[in-house]
This record gives sequence, C-alpha cells and structure tokens, in this order.
Amino acid sequence: MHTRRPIIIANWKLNGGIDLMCSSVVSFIRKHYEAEIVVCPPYIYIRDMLNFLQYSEIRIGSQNVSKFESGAYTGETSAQMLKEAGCKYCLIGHSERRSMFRENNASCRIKVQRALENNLTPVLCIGENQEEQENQITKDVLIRQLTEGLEGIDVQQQNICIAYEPIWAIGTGKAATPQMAQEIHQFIRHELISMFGEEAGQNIRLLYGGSVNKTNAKELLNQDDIDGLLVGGASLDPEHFVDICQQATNQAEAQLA
Ligand SMILES: O=C[C@H](O)COP(=O)(O)O
Repeated sequence: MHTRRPIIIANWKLNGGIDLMCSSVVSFIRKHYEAEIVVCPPYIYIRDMLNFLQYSEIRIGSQNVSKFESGAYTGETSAQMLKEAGCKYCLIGHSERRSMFRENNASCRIKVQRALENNLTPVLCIGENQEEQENQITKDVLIRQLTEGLEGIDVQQQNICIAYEPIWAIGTGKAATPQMAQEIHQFIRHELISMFGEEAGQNIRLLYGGSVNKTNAKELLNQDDIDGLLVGGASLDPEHFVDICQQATNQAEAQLA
C-alpha cells in the first residue's frame, strides 16, 4: 500500500481576476484538507493569494517558470523569484505552452532543473494529442516526454509530480475513463521506476488532468496510480473546486484510517 498524499491542483490559466480571487479565498479558508491543495493563478495574483491564504492550508503554484535565471529576458519570471514570492509548485510544459509557446521536452528539462534548484516542486505535464491517440502511439509520446524532459535530473522521492493530460480531454468535456486513465498512469509509473528506481518511482505523485469535475473526480481518484487531479475549467467555480478538494480529502482520510 502506497502512502502518496492525494493532491489537487487548480490551474486558472488566463482566467479570473480580483473577483475570482476573492470568492476563492472565501471558499477555501477555515477548512481542513487532508489532501494537498494547490492553486495556480496568473502570476499577477500570486502574492495577493499568498497573503490572503497565509493562515490556510492552501499552497500556491505558478503556471510556468523561466528557463533563464536572470538577464535580458523581457516578460520572464525566474524560479528563484517564484520561490521568494512563496510558491511551492510550478507547472511545467502544459500542453498549451507546448503548442502555443513553442515549449518542448528540452526546454521543459531545463525548467524542471531550475525549479528543483530553487526548492520548487515541478509538475511536469505530459500527454498525447488526438491524432497520436488515434495512431496508437500514446505510449511512445509519453516515453519521449519523460525521458527527454527528465534526462539527467536527480529525481528523489516526492520532489517532482507528473501530470498526465491527454490533450483531447482538455476543455472538451470528454475526460478519459478512469480505467483508461489508470492504464496510462500505471504505464507512466513503470517508466518512472525503470528510470529512477523502485522507491522514487513508487513515491512520485501522478495527476490526471482533462475535463475533471465533481462528478468524475471520485472515481478517478480511486484508481491505484492516480494520486491527484489537475483541474482547469472546474477550478474557476470555487464551490465546485472545493467539492473536488473535499472528495480528495475523504480519500486521504480513508488511506490514513
Ligand atoms: O491544467 C488543466 C488542464 O488543462 C485541464 O483543463 P480542463 O479541466 O478545463 O479540461
């Protein structure tokens, strides 16, 4: 029986504003979560969220991080800055960044390294697109994303998370079935074990993302190799998101019992 603590991450993407920040804070505070809860708002709201949530159990993450450390890189934010601001996590290589901002496995690997050097937990996002799924090359795509994205990285227990997000499931309302997601997560875990050894591979938390909502969350979380969820659209409704967090908390409590 593993002891991986369930984790739920909200990715607001380029959504929300002061209203969402305030209503989320009101929904989150004064609640105990046995699961780990992380919110990734746009950069501009990170400090305010941290201030509002400083006495809560909610952690803050970023949606991206620069591969550069400092210098003439207009518009970039470094891992050190994110750490200083109070972030604990950062998403890396989300499919939207890969497809629209030319990120690739090589840049993801540098970003993972930068995050680890600054004690941020990277959440490396991987996943196949619809065409790749139809051509039945999902596992080849994932192997490449993992090996190239983590090559030479000193992966230890729980200092990194992997989010599997099939691109065809993102924002479409067509989530992978729990059985389908479990099969892929089990495959990812085996790959991680072969790359980093049994102990590290068993301890790395794997998240599923893609049209997660309060109706499918429980069954997804019940799968052996799904340790958490990366939630996009449903995280923009604070009550809906808190419902998902509560389901993960119930599961964490059941694990402890
Ligand atoms: O980062 C979150 C994912 O892209 C999933 O988004 P979604 O829940 O809106 O499908």
